[in-house]
Amino acid sequence: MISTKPLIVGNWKMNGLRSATGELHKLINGLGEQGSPSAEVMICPPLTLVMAFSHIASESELQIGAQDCHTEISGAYTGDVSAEMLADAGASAVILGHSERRSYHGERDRDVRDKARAAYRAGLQAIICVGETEGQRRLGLTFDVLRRQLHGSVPASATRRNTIVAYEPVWAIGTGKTPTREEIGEAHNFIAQELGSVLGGEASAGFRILYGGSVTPDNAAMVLSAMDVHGALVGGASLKADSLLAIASAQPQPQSSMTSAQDHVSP
Ligand SMILES: O=C(CO)COP(=O)(O)O
Repeated sequence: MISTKPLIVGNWKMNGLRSATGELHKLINGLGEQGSPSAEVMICPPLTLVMAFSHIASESELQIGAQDCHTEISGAYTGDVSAEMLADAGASAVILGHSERRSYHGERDRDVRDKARAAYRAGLQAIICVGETEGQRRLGLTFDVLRRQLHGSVPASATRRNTIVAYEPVWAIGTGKTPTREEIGEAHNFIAQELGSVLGGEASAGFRILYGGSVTPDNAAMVLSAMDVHGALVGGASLKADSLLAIASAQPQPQSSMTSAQDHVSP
């Protein structure tokens, strides 16, 4: 199915006990009340909630994803979870290469790429995160970093059906700081072009590129109206149904320099 709607993904990170199920019901009801919601919505809860949330969301439009996976199908990897297990638990996508995984778990670009291949093998969409640190931006290295991460992390077999790219400047995550609309647009346009060089022009057309980093109901319309932005990856503001619903119903502000909406493929 082809969709031109933005995709709003809530990354709950390491937050949420079973008692958070109430927020999930609120979210599903809120989306239902919107009739035809203006965005697609996905929640990526901690692993302990993936199966329960998938079950609850199964009759709704809400999609459920996970936050990481191992590269192997099964084996002696204590504490790890395979992409097949996530799919078995009802997930349809998995976030990979988040900056918190890259910095706290030492994940390298090639690890992210191998995990993305594992996600494809299990039939999951990979949401591959890239983004520069504050220091790298200050040194003018943003595009170099994005180029290196895209070439290293995105498998050659990536397609617009199995992969979503998320631009998350590390300095904007959880800080309340966001780039300007122009800076977001520049980075997204660069990513769109660079995917052409990673995958070839034809294969890279129509890729969804999400923006992440301090997205709130107050700035969502600005973020969603930046060039080549096809949705948002939301951390803190996704934990409350009301604020995620407000982000999902934000109307992009019109601007003359906006690119026309491309066709995007739903999972
Ligand atoms: O890391 C993020 C989403 O993956 C962004 O987190 P915040 O929205 O809390 O800044």
